[in-house]
Amino acid sequence: MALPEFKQKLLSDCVSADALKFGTFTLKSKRVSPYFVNAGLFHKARLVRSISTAYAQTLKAHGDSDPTFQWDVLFGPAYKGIPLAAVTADKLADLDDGKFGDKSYSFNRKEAKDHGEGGNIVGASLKGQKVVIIDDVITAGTAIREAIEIIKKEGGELVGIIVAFDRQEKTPTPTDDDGKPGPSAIGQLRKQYGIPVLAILTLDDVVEYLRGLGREDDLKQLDEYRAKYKASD
Ligand SMILES: O=P(O)(O)OC[C@H]1O[C@H](OP(=O)(O)OP(=O)(O)O)[C@H](O)[C@@H]1O
Ligand SMILES: O=C(O)c1cc(=O)[nH]c(=O)[nH]1
Repeated sequence: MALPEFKQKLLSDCVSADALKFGTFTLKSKRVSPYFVNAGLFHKARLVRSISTAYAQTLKAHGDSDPTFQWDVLFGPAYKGIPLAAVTADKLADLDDGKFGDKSYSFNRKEAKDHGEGGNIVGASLKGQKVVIIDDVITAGTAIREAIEIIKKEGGELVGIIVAFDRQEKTPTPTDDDGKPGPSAIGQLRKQYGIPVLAILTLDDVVEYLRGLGREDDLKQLDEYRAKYKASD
């Protein structure tokens, strides 16, 4: 099935910016991957615009399809979540100021500040607020679970998660290269919290994109990786 044009464009922009790269990469979980999404390279203004538009439209579309999905604050975990939260809030207000103009964003400091205003949260307070986490990628779910703990500690209510990329792979464990599919971190989060976990792009999209370009070598590496670490959900 051909990819929708916006996904094709986003993928080709990410590849041109090296924000989606093929090679050999060690992940935070220590798993070795033949590709890597580096949101730190989403820095060119044009790419920032297309990424923030994609996040904003994905969030808006979910709210349009499920009116019970109500939220107050976009929370971007440090570091890479921070600019994503800010630019997506801006883009949402552009899309529909009436609906999103009073939404807020906030983020955590990785180290607590003990002078001036102090504290760990910058931006909107999370207390009593319905919070959506915005981040780049979930693999093992460690970073997201840390963010969930922060939200709980600050008195917020987690109502959703949005990421740029769903790697569609099983949660890393010490014996995870047995070739048997297992639950993904995203699937486990959906089940545990009963919340939507939205993703703009998935590994399936990347495979489709590479197929369109006839990049057989990269496809072979991705197939081997998937055979080892495929998610069951
Ligand atoms: O699901 P996980 O296995 O936790 O891995 C994915 C997370 O790891 C990376 O961030 P990192 O924690 O390195 O922080 P950074 O944003 O400061 O780069 C990445 O940006 C994801 O947020
Ligand atoms: O699992 C990770 O650490 C990870 C994967 C990925 O594709 N991009 C990233 O920034 N981190």
